[in-house]
Amino acid sequence: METMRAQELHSFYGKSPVIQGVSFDLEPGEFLALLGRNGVGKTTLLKSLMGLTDGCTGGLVFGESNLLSLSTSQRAKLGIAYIPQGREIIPGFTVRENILMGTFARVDGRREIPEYLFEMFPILREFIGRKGGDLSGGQQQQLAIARALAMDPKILILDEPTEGIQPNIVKQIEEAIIRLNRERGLGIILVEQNVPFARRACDRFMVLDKGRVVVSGHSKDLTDSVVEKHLTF
Ligand SMILES: Nc1ncnc2c1ncn2[C@@H]1O[C@H](COP(=O)(O)OP(=O)(O)OP(=O)(O)O)[C@@H](O)[C@H]1O
Repeated sequence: METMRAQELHSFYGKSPVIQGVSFDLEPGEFLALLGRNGVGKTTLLKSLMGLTDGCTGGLVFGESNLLSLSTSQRAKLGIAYIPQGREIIPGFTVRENILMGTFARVDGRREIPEYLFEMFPILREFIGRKGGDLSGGQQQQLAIARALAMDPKILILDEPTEGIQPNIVKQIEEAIIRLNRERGLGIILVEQNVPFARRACDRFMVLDKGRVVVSGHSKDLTDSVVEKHLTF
């Protein structure tokens, strides 16, 4: 099992450095929550891990692999799955086709859908033949998570997975993320606005401000005063 290690990571759109020297370790099976006010660079940091910004300097390794020298799809094949904000499923593909797309990043060539995905999100079994675009927002997010899991990743990177989703599905998605971490041993990097959920779910957290880490620690260190100082508006 591999550790992901970022060292003094800088990341750019054009010439502007949005991420300005971020370092962290994600041990195998660890849950890291990434917090911060709007516009501080959380999404940009996640994109940097996948090679989706204009450029990145510093160090970023996963086990023995230097991620900065690899393309996005090569990173995915190492077992790093990314679920962007806004759940980009393919609306004209069925639920089955959307999930199967995830299997194309599998290195073992298997193209079947793991059964546990349907146990986690039973609605996807029920709607297996429906077009992704006909699902509700929350169901589409479940589909996006299922598609990422179909590649059998080691790390799941999620960008505000419950934003704008109906409350009854939020709970299911939160529980699924916790179970993936605790029962299936997936490493998780989660951008989250919901502090109580982050506290409950994460092993460690980092708060970003203007592209830098301003506080980090274990979940118990995510105190009300940290929230007050760095996360309230
Ligand atoms: N594609 C882009 N090109 C240029 N600048 C960008 C791009 N995307 C984001 N930025 C800028 O980078 C900074 C960080 O944005 P980012 O989306 O990473 O923040 P965030 O913390 O994820 O915010 P939010 O919580 O609003 O999603 C902002 O100043 C934003 O304007």
